[in-house]
Amino acid sequence: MATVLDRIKDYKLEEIATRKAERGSEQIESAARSGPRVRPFGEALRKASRQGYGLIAEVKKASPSKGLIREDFEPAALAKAYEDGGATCLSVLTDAPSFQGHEDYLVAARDAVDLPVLRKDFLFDPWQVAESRALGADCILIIMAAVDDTLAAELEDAARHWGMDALIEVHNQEELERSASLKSQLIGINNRNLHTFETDLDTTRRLARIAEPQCMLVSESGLFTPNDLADMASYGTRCFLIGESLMRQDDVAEATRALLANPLTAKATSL
Ligand SMILES: O=C(O)c1ccccc1NCC(=O)[C@H](O)[C@H](O)COP(=O)(O)O
Repeated sequence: MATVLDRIKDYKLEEIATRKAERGSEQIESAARSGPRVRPFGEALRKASRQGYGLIAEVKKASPSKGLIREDFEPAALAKAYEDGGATCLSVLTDAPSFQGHEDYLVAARDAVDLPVLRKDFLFDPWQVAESRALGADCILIIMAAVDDTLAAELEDAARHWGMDALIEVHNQEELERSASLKSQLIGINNRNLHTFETDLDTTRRLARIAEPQCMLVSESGLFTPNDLADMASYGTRCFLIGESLMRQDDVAEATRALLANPLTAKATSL
């Protein structure tokens, strides 16, 4: 059965072809070389999760599952609110057709803060990795459900070439096992089912048990309360990628602070 990723891949391949025709490899690589200095993404999460929780706070206007999430959408102000609230890193959606994102949002959000930034988009070509670096991204996302092993390795190599980190996203055991062939130990366990869009925290509970102990795990999607975070932390997952629940708050800084209060520190991941 086709998933939302199949539909996204179709339009992304067209988008990539158009962009590459406008800016060839030489041009995009020259822009990447002139990008701002890389901020250490994985290292920031590692440090934060030693002392409490590592939070990747997502600047997310809309989504395929929820439609419009936040009307009053100012990426720079939201980034600042996340930083003030104690977020470790930012994730900024740049995909327009499904998430109403934009590359300018990443640039504006990153310029407003000192936090490392993940470009949250659907990558199918190393050209997009150079494009991400040119925008200022410090980390890219590799979605194992969307790419084969060869492409995953190419995207990761490109990220390493540009000095960036790669967050490897998995939804099930098969994808987690495939991720072991990559070098990155930053593994995002996405709780969202790509067929139904439902989120189930059991996904993190199941996969955290069988992940390689050296991996740093990030539980993604469907996290709303301090209890959710404590629950995930009790399975050794002390980093989180959170969008919707924070984006729906009037006071984003205060909501971020409240979510991160009283971290469960008893069962640390091996880092
Ligand atoms: O958010 C969606 O509806 C979605 C649908 C299909 C593919 C990906 C999708 N989201 C990307 C994400 O991974 C989330 O934005 C991220 O994990 C934060 O999730 P949440 O806290 O539930 O907004």
